[in-house]
Amino acid sequence: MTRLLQTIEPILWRDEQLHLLDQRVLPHTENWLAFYDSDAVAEAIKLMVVRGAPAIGVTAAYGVVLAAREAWFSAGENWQEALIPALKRLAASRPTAVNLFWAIERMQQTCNTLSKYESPEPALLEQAKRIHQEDVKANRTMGQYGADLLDNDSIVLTHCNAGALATAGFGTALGVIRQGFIDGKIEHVYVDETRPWLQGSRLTAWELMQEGIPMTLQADVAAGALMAGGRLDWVIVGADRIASNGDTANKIGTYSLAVLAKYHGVKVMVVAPTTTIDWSIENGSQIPIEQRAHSEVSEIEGHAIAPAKVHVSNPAFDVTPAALIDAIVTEEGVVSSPSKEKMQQLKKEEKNDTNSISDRM
Ligand SMILES: CSC[C@H]1O[C@H](OP(=O)(O)O)[C@H](O)[C@@H]1O
Repeated sequence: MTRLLQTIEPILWRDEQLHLLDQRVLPHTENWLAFYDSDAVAEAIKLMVVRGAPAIGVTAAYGVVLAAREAWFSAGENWQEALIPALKRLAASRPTAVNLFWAIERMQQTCNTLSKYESPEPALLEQAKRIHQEDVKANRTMGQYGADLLDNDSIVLTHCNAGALATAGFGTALGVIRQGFIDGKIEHVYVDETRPWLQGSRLTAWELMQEGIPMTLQADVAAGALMAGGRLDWVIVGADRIASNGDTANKIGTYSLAVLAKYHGVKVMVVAPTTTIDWSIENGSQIPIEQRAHSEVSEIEGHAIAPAKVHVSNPAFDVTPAALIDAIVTEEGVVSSPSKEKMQQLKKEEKNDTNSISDRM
């Protein structure tokens, strides 16, 4: 049973470099890539070498460490000004996961406390490692909070990958499923393949099978029939950005699942650290939705499956209204039937800037 507590960690800082497990080639190849250049880290986030809102935030924090090293070597006491362009390039890597912007802003706040006459790297590395450790701690806390909501013999469905691979370890939605399994509450997990990037079939299936958690992989379009024909207790998913009223952006297809769940009396649980909440936006309509490459839909592993020059739409996320969510689980506690008023219980401190955090980058 201890195996379940030693989960995958896709992000490592070692030998003064950032090491990322390349999630583009999982599950058949486990390949680690080393990064000592912040622009290469920004590209790795954009290309989804690393993905998942919390993992993107932790990775960006280490990207700031590398950018500060570069700025100190190139500009000396002017490192803080020299750092800004690299921070903007990190912030431009992907638009939806607010953890990216939260992490960069927190690292910037650390920069503001540092002397211009000394290398910023040691202090910034300490802050990045703190962000890294805080994420794993939060995931284990949320895992227990979410597992406590499950009845015995629960049958659950998850979409995309909100596992150890989407975080610094243990996972958010999969953290609840892991802890639920440890607590003997999980009878079975259905895993959506999650087209077009296939995070479910390639990443979530890999994580759950490694730990012997009983699961079945299915096509995304099978979810409705599953709910209609069998017993399903919970849809459990992660999040990329949660508005202050509880509206939640998550992988495309989550909204469809929530509508089906409401129709079939299945409960919906969103699991995300409070760093995923964007207090600067009122509702989900203000969340920027990433549009990704058309080839992700029209090709599979580089092989065209659609006619040449076909017109494609490829939004990477959709927004689930708070009214369709039964519980938002965070490390600060659980909000049942979320609303603007109920979400306030999670607010740690007043946010000074009224502009959306991602607009400030
Ligand atoms: C724990 S957050 C995981 C979240 O991120 C995924 O998106 P992507 O794989 O494109 O980064 C998906 O929305 C997951 O729910």
